[in-house]
Amino acid sequence: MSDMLALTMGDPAGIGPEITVGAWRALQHGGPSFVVIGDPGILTRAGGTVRVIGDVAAARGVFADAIPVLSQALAAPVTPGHPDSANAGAITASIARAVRLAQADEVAGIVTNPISKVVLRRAGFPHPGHTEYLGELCDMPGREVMMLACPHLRVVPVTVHVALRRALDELDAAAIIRATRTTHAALRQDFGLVVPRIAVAGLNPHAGEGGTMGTEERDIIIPAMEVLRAEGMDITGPWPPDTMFTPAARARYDVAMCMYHDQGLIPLKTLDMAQGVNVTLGLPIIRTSPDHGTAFDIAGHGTADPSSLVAALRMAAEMAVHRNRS
Ligand SMILES: NC(=O)C1=CN([C@@H]2O[C@H](COP(=O)(O)OP(=O)(O)OC[C@H]3O[C@@H](n4cnc5c(N)ncnc54)[C@H](O)[C@@H]3O)[C@@H](O)[C@H]2O)C=CC1
Ligand SMILES: NCC(=O)COP(=O)(O)O
Repeated sequence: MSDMLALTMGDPAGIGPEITVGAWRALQHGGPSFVVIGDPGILTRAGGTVRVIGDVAAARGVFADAIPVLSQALAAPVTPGHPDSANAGAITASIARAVRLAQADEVAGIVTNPISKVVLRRAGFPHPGHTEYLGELCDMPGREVMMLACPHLRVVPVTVHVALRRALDELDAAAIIRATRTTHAALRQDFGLVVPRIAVAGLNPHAGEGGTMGTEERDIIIPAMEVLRAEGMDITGPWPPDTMFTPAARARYDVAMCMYHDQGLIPLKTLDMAQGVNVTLGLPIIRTSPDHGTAFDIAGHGTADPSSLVAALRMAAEMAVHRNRS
């Protein structure tokens, strides 16, 4: 089994190229090792020492001296900070190629550089983000689950890349049960937690305050929790969302199931954006990414922090070890 990781190019006009070079400098002597699927010229322009290789097997002998690259040609020239939808095909092809390498066990997992959802959408890409695209590439659309993790917190949004109004309509007991079952299994298989402690957030202020500030806790969340508890899970809540992320509260759980995207991602990114990692759970392959986006506002300035990408590479490697053991 390979321990090499595949790193996708992300949007080449974002900070992906420079954080890739920064991550390689941080890891070239200690690993984990990775092979980039992208345009070699963009990495060279970002200051990287690059070697184009023909297959993953060649990457091992290269990584200490240069960034190994499986070349993926771009359709249009790149100006940092100015994305071009003409490159959407190359960006998504890089993701699909990484997935195929993981499915063939040529790499232990994939790590994705940030993409811009709107840039891809303008080119007709039908998915809201990597998470949903990966579900489709792995032939299990709708079964993927997003988790963000940093050393102090893990959060799983039950509803993900949808408008807040639509998230409220989509939130039902089945969605909570599905996301929690996947999270529970993944924390055991990929993170080595034997009995994951799961905290469930309420939706409304004060978790509904006994039904006086909303009834979703009573009608949706508690019934879902009863099903999950009957399956043997260590599950508590629904907790008032405004106090469940304090240090004392966080010490009592391993993961917070959140009812919508920003309920979980705001506390996580505020606590530790540099070490935050985005993980897709429930897939047959391992996938992580930095928690941040393309950062077009600073692309090419040389100021982008590669820490989150380094953390994502390390987490993917650790997950692969756990998954092999289990
Ligand atoms: N996994 C992915 O592919 C993700 C993609 N995105 C996409 O990224 C695009 C931009 O999203 P934003 O909301 O602006 O978030 P963003 O994370 O790209 O940027 C937010 C702020 O943080 C700064 N920042 C981000 N990463 C940084 C780093 N490594 N070092 C230093 N500063 C950094 C940026 O300069 C900006 O001021 C959107 O199109 C969004 O869809 C956002 C999150 C994840
Ligand atoms: N806010 C998290 C995020 O946008 C992650 O998106 P993706 O990994 O699904 O592309």
